[in-house]
Amino acid sequence: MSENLKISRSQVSVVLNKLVKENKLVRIESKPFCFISVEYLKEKGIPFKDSVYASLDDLLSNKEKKDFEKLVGMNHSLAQTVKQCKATISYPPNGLPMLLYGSTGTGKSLIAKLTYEWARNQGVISKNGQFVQVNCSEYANNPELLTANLFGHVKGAFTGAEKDNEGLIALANNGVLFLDEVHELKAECQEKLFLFMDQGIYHRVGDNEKWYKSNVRIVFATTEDPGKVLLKTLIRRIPMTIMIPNLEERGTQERIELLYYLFHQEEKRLNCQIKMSNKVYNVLLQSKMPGNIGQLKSSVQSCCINSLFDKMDDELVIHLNHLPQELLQQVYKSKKAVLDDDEYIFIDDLQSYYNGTKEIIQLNENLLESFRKYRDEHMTLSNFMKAEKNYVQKYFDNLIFRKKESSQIDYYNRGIQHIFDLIESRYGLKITNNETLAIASFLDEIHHEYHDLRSWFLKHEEECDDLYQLLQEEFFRATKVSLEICEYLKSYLEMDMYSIIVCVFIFYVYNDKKDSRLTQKAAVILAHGFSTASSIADAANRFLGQYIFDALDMPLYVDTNAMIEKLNLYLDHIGKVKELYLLVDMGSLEDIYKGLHIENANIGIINNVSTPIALEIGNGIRNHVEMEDLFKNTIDAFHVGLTYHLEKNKLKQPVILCSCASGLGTAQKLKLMLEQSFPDGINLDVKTLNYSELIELGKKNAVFEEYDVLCVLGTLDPNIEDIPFVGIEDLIIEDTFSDFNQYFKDYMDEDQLNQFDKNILHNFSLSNLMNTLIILNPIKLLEQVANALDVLQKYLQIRFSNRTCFGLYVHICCLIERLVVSRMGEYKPSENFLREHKDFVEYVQKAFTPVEDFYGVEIPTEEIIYIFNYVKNN
Ligand SMILES: Nc1ncnc2c1ncn2[C@@H]1O[C@H](COP(=O)(O)OP(=O)(O)OP(=O)(O)O)[C@@H](O)[C@H]1O
Repeated sequence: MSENLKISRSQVSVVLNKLVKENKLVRIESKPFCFISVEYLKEKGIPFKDSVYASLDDLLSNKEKKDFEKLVGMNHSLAQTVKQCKATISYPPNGLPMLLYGSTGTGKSLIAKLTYEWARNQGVISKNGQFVQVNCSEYANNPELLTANLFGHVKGAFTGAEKDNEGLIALANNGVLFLDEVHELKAECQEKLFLFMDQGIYHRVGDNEKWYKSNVRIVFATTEDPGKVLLKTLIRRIPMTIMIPNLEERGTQERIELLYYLFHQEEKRLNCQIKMSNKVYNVLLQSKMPGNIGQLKSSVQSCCINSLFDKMDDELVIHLNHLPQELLQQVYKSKKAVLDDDEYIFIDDLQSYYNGTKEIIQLNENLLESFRKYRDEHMTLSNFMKAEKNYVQKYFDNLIFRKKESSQIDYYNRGIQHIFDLIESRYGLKITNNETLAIASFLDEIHHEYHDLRSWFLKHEEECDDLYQLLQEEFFRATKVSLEICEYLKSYLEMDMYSIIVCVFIFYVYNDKKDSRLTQKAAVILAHGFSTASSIADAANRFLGQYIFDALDMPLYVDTNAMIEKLNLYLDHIGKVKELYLLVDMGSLEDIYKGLHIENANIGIINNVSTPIALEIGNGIRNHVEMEDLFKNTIDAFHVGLTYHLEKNKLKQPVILCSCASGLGTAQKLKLMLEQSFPDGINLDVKTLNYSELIELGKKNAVFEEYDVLCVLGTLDPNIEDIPFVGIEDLIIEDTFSDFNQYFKDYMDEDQLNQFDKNILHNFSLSNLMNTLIILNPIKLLEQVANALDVLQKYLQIRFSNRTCFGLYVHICCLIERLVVSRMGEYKPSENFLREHKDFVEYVQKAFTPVEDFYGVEIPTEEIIYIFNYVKNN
């Protein structure tokens, strides 16, 4: 609507809500809000009482919120509380006594009242049963009066008892008696209460003859630790103690919902719309409130009262100066800037804040979304991992950024410090203090959003499990570490670790750089004894500061076959590796090797493993020492009793695959050009493949079985899973050339890569010229032009990009041939250009003099202008 009217959303909101106040519209608060004209409802004969309804269904059934529906948090932080209250009050036959225990202002009285309303609405207690509330602290100095008020008294029982009084217990017959601040109940009164709780009978004060009966359900409440302040005999009679959480523990979203609820009450009461400055909103949202919801409520009311004096029209605008003193003081103490801002939040808009998808759910949604793309083959594994890692990293960064202060987070933080110390010593995985804080906040989010998280998980369980399965298969190490973290967290925090949470940790722990190196190499220690292998691996990983070794502990008396079986199981788990280092304590190395199910990998096995040997090998792995050298060095260093067995023949040879949609001929030319471009001493294999075959059979083509295909080079991307594609044009564009370069990093050093780059450019230009030049020898001409351009670059003191070089090579070579053939030279020199770019013209002429002399031509000024423009766009 705001778009159509070309006015802001908040202006529209003001007008619509004004019409609601004037009883011209009814507001439906489902998302998005909608407004229905009162006239229309009347015309259609739809009955309605209120001006605001939670949903259309509520309007049509004319439904008001009843009992627990009025409790903010009933489906979240208070879900368990509500469940316990319902079960206790309705426990057959007459309910059970219950004790609500929580700090001041947490909502104990409200919950007691709503429990009563619920029981009445459900028919658990009869319609005539009343809710009778007694605050015991009001009688702290006069316990006799409390006893008399509770149990009733007869006329003349004490001074001032001018007539009989039946007492509150009688009044609460068939209903609920709520005894607030029960720790103030004095011993004499308690005795009488015990008898009543046990047998349902009592005497009125002043009459010890007559017994009275009443059928009452009792709800107690206290702010003090029941174990410390209540008599054991009383505690024994209360089978259910229900903890009510502090405001701090209810999560941000619920606090926003409370703010909406409390302000909305004031809007109704004052019959006007309320908005508050962003600063006020933040103070109300973040300030410490020892008085909990009670304090939040009184703060909201104070704000409204204070701002009433400044009210100009139908709107109440709340600024920092309207806040109650104690909150303002917190703002000043925090030493942050306290200027108010002019961004406002309308109370109605708060709903979208707490109704919006919670961040942790959004994160999970994003993770599954990318997983689906990967599963439906719209994404490669590495891009999928990048995307997932990015989501998780952003989420955690955000948690650190929004760092909340809460005792719960402190508690988690302290606990997990210890867990991550353990993880560091086992896997060499370093987690910084900031990161543990983010993880603590993450656990806090899980705790607060537990109910939503749980229902989300149950809805997506199968997909989450599939995602987990994939990660377990592809990223064995990250999974192993994450599983261990989750195991510790589970036993420490008694939290359910759903598979999606394990996945979040896997993405968090997964380090593409470290893991890609590690996934290429696996190192495992296998030894007999309860934890011999684990101890050696732990010690070596710790000293090396990196997770290098896995460990397989074997029972003392098992033979080589059992060892092999366990190893194969492990190998199935770790997925593809290019090098496997096996450190064993005993057994025939030949036999072990023969039994292994592993293909396409170099395998090295060494015996008599000990911590120093593991350190030596681990250090070599870390520093990329070649496998054979590493084993030789280790034997040299340790001499005694060490032997090794090496199998190198199973490694696939690397190859570059040329395949062009334009035909095999182009692919063959490409192959030749590539081979000619390799610097001296580099003999990488280049193969060609028919494009249609490549598309049709994909990964099933024999070439993938036989070779390790580094990339496909061609004209059109055949989209082969996990195999990168490089387009021909990328070879001559400097930016993308570096992408191509990366596939050769393991085979060429930096100088060779630079040479390769130059050769590619030269050979591509040449191949283009071969097809274009008719008379001149392209090889010779290109060499001369390339030299001239080198000289020109020196004169100009700039370096041309590959693309500029390529363009100029081709253009100038063709120009020279044109000049040679036509020998026209009829160009008109441009005087202006000659004047303004005297230097440039001179440089070109000087650089190209050898070429001009050789072919007997003169490059015309117009062409120099062309070169000038070309270089200008370099
Ligand atoms: N979950 C909630 N949703 C809506 N309003 C709430 C909620 N919890 C508390 N309130 C409101 O906050 C105020 C304080 O709550 P209440 O008096 O029930 O707390 P209490 O724990 O009984 O406090 P005290 O121990 O000081 O008596 C009340 O006005 C109550 O209506």
